Amino acid sequence: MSDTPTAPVIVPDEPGTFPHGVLAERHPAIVRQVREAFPYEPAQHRALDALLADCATGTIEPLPAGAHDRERWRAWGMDTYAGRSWYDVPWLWSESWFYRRLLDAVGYFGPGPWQGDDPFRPSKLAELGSPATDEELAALDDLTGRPEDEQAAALLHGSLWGNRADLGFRLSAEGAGESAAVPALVADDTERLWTLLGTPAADTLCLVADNAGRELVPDLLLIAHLLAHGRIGRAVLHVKPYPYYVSDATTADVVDAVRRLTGAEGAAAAYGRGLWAALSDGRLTLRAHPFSCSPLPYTEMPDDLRADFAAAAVTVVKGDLNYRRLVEDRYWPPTTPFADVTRYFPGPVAALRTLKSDVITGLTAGTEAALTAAEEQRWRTSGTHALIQVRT
Ligand SMILES: O=P(O)(O)OC[C@@]1(O)O[C@H](CO)[C@@H](O)[C@@H]1O
Repeated sequence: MSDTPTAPVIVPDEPGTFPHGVLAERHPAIVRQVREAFPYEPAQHRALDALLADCATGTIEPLPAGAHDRERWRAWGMDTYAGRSWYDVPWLWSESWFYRRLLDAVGYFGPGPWQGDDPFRPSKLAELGSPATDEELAALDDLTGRPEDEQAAALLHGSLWGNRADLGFRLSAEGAGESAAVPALVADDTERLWTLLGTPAADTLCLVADNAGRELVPDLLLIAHLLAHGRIGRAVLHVKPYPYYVSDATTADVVDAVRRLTGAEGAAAAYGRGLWAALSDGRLTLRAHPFSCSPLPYTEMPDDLRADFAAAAVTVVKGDLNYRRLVEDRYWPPTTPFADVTRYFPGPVAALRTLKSDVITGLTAGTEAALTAAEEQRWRTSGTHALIQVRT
């Protein structure tokens, strides 16, 4: 990665830690939520029961010989971790494994009548149809009269704070409050990002999406704005090839979000039409690379994905999970330079993320001290702080 000394990989083995809680509490809650959202059949309930048992005490059992993605998972470390407890392998690996297993349990990978049926779709659609989304879209009417740079700044912040809208996080973060003692933004390289997205057109923006619904909508609005105002020539939106981390955006979610915009009133509909046109004429393209659901950090990305990112003026990486994958999921000292841990990345890269897990880099010593004095270590996971970090 660089000359930066490395740090321990996060493993969910210690009760009382955030990663352990995700496996022991959040995953069973997700299974319950999915079960309640669908009239699943007996075989699916049995498979979900088996998954719940695995969540508690299970070991990693290799995918069966016929599994469509068995070779892929072998390349991603399945043989290395087979026979080990879910709690004794890298947290990132264990979580991705959980979502792979959950989709299997509900028949997502088929063959059969439930093939391709997203178990998280009801909650994603509820969010897209919520009054909160209506309000956010109505606010666009006031924005359109403002100077372009103000619009761009507002849409960037909409995209950043949209990352709080993570449905898995909401299952376990009730009651997280704002803290006035330290700034909401713990690192802010906004100006450097605008330099990369400036005029004349910066050609290609890659945006690695995170959540659907109330995060994806502002991501799309930002893309629409940058295209419409010539700040970029084209955009490549990376989504997940299958449902993942509860609310992560897939192609179907992009379509739902664009339809939501075109079906809205006022300025929102104009953004929607702009996106529809950009998809139709190739200025906005979608990518659903298998690696986007892999249990590995971006340091291990395959060559074709590397080439995509290398061709972009900047790659904007959204959200907490993508941040973990970008800087590797390690207990870095918080003042470890962001530029050092992302040096391997094949082009300029920006992270837009609200803080929802322990991993953090690029803080000043003063910011870290202020955060810890005000909140002990809660600032790492509460979702009340955010960052914009750029490596050019
Ligand atoms: O990537 P996102 O949506 O911002 O956050 C995903 C998340 O909720 O899931 C992980 C725990 O499962 C954490 O990294 C993070 O809190």
